[in-house]
Amino acid sequence: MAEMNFGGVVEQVATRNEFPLEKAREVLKNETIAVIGYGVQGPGQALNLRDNGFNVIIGQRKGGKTWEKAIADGWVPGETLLEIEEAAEKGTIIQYLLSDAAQIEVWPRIKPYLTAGKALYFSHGFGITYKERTGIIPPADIDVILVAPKGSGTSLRRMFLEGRGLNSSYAIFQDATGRAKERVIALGIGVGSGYLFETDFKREVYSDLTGERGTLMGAIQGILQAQYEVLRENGHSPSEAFNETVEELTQSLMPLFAENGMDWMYANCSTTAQRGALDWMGPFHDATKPVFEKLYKEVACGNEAQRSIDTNSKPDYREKLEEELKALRESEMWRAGAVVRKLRPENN
Ligand SMILES: NC(=O)C1=CN([C@@H]2O[C@H](COP(=O)(O)OP(=O)(O)OC[C@H]3O[C@@H](n4cnc5c(N)ncnc54)[C@H](O)[C@@H]3O)[C@@H](O)[C@H]2O)C=CC1
Ligand SMILES: CC(=O)[C@](C)(O)C(=O)O
Ligand SMILES: [Mg+2]
Ligand SMILES: [Mg+2]
Repeated sequence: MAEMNFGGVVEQVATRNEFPLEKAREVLKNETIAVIGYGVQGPGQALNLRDNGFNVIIGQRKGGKTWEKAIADGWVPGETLLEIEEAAEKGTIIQYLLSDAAQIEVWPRIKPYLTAGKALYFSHGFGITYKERTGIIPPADIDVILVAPKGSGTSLRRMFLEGRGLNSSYAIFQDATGRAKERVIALGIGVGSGYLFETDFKREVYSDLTGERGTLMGAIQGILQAQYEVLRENGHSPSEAFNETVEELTQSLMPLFAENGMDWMYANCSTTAQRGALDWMGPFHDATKPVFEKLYKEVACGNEAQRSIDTNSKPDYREKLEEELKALRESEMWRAGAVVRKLRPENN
């Protein structure tokens, strides 16, 4: 563990320096890692583990698109690609990477295979933290651990292939074997994490649900849409509104503050822009903070989890989601965006 000072607060971080890949392989050399679910995190984590030399099998319901995708990725039916129950039986570590709603439904079929000494691994604190709602209550004689990559499974795989790592949180809910810590860090390194930040299941899920509903996904669309609409209502063309709202942000300014912080991005803009940004960040902060406060409360009381469980357990949830994504895709802002994206040199 390395001690690192984050803006004045000292935290413990696991790194590949004290826990290199060879050590992770040694720790897990007698384990069979069963990755249950092959949606977004499943492929990212399973392929990285396999390329890193671990013993991995996939548990996925037969038929359908994801089963075919697993075959295309080189998993062999009957050998490394199995039905969910069969994989859970063979695995000594069960990586439970079904969607959070599906984890609830499949739980009774997984539980019988969680025999003494095995490890149950999550990439989200959801199932355990909201156990009154999910019914996911693991037996006492297994390890229950978490590695939550802080990004999409798609990025986890891409960054691994680029020789980089995505940062992850890790947590231990239950240590029955005395090996939970070395198991969780070894798995975190194995799935392609760059650095591993210690947390617990509750803090992971509260921060994750807040982040994705907030600045990472919900708030960003809301605020971009609001500015786009105001520009359009005042006679600006779609291309002008899109360029000034989204394209410049993602192509020019976001990479600058990703690289070196907000002050540095500001310093690379005009003094006119800096004056305006410094004056207007306060009003935007004050207008949105109450929304974030309300959001956090909804997460902490379980309402957000319940909404997600209720909607995502419906048989037609995929079709309904697709309709809502289609509405976003077909909004004027994102239709304008599709045309603007085509103009990038890599796309024409
Ligand atoms: N999507 C992501 O990149 C991230 C996901 N997570 C967490 O990782 C876990 C997995 O999430 P995703 O990869 O997004 O899952 P997903 O929504 O892509 O679904 C994963 C798998 O669940 C299977 N599935 C769905 N319903 C089923 C059912 N009723 N019976 C059997 N199988 C079923 C699907 O076939 C698919 O293979 C979740 O806990 C999620 O919160 C954490 C970080 C990022
Ligand atoms: C990609 C990620 O970490 C999210 C946004 O929390 C999720 O997909 O649940
Ligand atoms: Mg997340
Ligand atoms: Mg999430």
